[in-house]
Amino acid sequence: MEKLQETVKKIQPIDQQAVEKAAQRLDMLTKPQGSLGVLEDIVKQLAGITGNPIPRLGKKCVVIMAGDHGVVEEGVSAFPQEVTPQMVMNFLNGGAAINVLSRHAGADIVCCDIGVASDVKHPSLIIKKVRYGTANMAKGPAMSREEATRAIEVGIEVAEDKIKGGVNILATGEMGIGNTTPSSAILTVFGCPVEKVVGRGTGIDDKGLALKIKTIIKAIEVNDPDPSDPIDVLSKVGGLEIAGLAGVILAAAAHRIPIVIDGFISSAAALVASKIEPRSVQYMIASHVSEEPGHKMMLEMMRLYPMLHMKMRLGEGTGAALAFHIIDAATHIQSEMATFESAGVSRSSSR
Ligand SMILES: O=C(O)c1ccc[n+]([C@@H]2O[C@H](COP(=O)([O-])O)[C@@H](O)[C@H]2O)c1
Ligand SMILES: Cc1cc2nc[nH]c2cc1C
Repeated sequence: MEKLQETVKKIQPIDQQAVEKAAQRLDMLTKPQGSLGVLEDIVKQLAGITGNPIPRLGKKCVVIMAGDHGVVEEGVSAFPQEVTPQMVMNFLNGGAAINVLSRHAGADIVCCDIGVASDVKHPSLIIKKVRYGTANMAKGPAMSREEATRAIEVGIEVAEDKIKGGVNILATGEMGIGNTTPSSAILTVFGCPVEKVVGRGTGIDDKGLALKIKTIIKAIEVNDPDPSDPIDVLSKVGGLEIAGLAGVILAAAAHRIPIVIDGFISSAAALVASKIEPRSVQYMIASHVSEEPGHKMMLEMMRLYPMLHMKMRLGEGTGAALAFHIIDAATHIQSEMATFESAGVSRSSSR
């Protein structure tokens, strides 16, 4: 709990003076003012986060948190639980979509077992298991308050380790069969109607979708989570990897590092982080909008605007890895474009 409190206390608003300086420079570059749209927004946000009006990206890293979910016994996923450890091995062996997209973006990956229901062994795996999967939230709390807090702190530790190693932009990624169910439950508790929130995840059929909605309603009834207490919500209807990612996000904000938020599950973690400390949102960059119907509402709740519409619904950090290219491009605009003065281009009409 101490580590979490310390981290939250460190989160300050972004530097508005640096935002202003970045905006002034953007307006001097050879383009009509504001014409690079979101690229300009990204430059200003990065300037505010880093305090540098001409921000540059250095080392990038995707943190993948992996955990399992007791609620899968209700039949809420199209895939069996064994896929979680199998995909973790795939990440570690370099063959998953996130490996390909991270390599292409020049980003590192770390994978942390924060709650896989079985033991996974690999020299590159960070093992910080809080428990072997959550309990079935349709029958009682997914985990205890202490476990949820510990899982957030695991995320903080993993992120801080990477930051100490020189990483200066982080992205969230996750793996956990069943995790669209707790993510949907979290969004429902924070105020969105359940039938608008719940989607097909890995691809359940109509019968599965109806069962998933019923299971989420039951989990909320059984646990009665308190929406004014984000850790209560996380422990009762959340997940270990979701808690871990909330910790990664809070740590990034505390260390003034931009954090790229991937899809639906990562955004559920971001929503929890935003409820723990609203200032953390200033450090978040939303990569894409997922096919999960609740994702758009989730991002709107945080006033985050996804830059990519790619019909993606994979998770792992794949959308965030793609977004790295655009964020990189934005920084090059600010550092490499000529100004009206240096290029001898007329600024405005003489009329
Ligand atoms: O990030 C997303 O937007 C997303 C949307 C749907 C599914 N997923 C991935 O699929 C798994 C969860 O789906 P499910 O159907 O088992 O709840 C989990 O491993 C996620 O990484 C991810
Ligand atoms: C194969 C597979 C890969 C995934 N990656 C993230 N979630 C996933 C779910 C499945 C089923």
